[in-house]
Amino acid sequence: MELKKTKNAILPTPWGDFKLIGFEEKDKNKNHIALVYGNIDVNIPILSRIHSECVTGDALFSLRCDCGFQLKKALTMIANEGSGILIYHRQEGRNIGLLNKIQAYSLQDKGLDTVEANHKLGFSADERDFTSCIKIFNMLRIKSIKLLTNNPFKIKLLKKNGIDVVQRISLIVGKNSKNIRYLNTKEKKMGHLLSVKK
Ligand SMILES: Nc1nc2c(ncn2[C@@H]2O[C@H](COP(=O)(O)OP(=O)(O)OP(=O)(O)O)[C@@H](O)[C@H]2O)c(=O)[nH]1
Ligand SMILES: [Zn+2]
Repeated sequence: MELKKTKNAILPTPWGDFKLIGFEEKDKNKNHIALVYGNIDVNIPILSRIHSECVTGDALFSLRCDCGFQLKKALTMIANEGSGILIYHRQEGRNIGLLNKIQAYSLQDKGLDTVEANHKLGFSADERDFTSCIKIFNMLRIKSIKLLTNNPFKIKLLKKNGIDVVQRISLIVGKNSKNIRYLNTKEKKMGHLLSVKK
């Protein structure tokens, strides 16, 4: 997969000014964004987050998931750290796309859980491919990271692909009555570490 980097631009946020870098997957007509804060010293582990696109949670204030809360918290933590990176990984709905995610939500409204709904639509529970994220780390010469995540699969995958995850930092935030079932399913069926604080 060929990944092309754009020029940098400044993204001012309530937490400070991030450097915005776009990446284009030429063959798939897909793009991703990296938000970089401060000066990255590649000789020390970088506070990092891979955040998968969730238009409903990140932009539309949905309480069905924890994404919007995690996004805010991650940007806050990175700014407080003084440096770090958030990769905004544009694989909406665990890569089934927004319209399929709405279908999956509709099935969940009828009683299926998030995994069963994906299966019913003919998808696996998680269709994401993190190759572009690994390439982004490589292109920015980031080899060693502290990863903000509750998903042990991400750590395994990054390690397998040469990124040294020296620490997992949990990102448990945004639990509410509307997403409790979803979070329980992520824990029970998808192996997310949601009961243990760091
Ligand atoms: N297909 C589908 N995707 C969902 C659903 N709810 C949230 N998502 C997507 O799930 C992705 C986020 O994945 P999560 O499981 O929250 O978290 P993760 O990235 O695996 O792990 P963390 O690093 O801990 O956040 C985003 O792309 C969301 O759009 C759902 O019910 N069905
Ligand atoms: Zn979400």
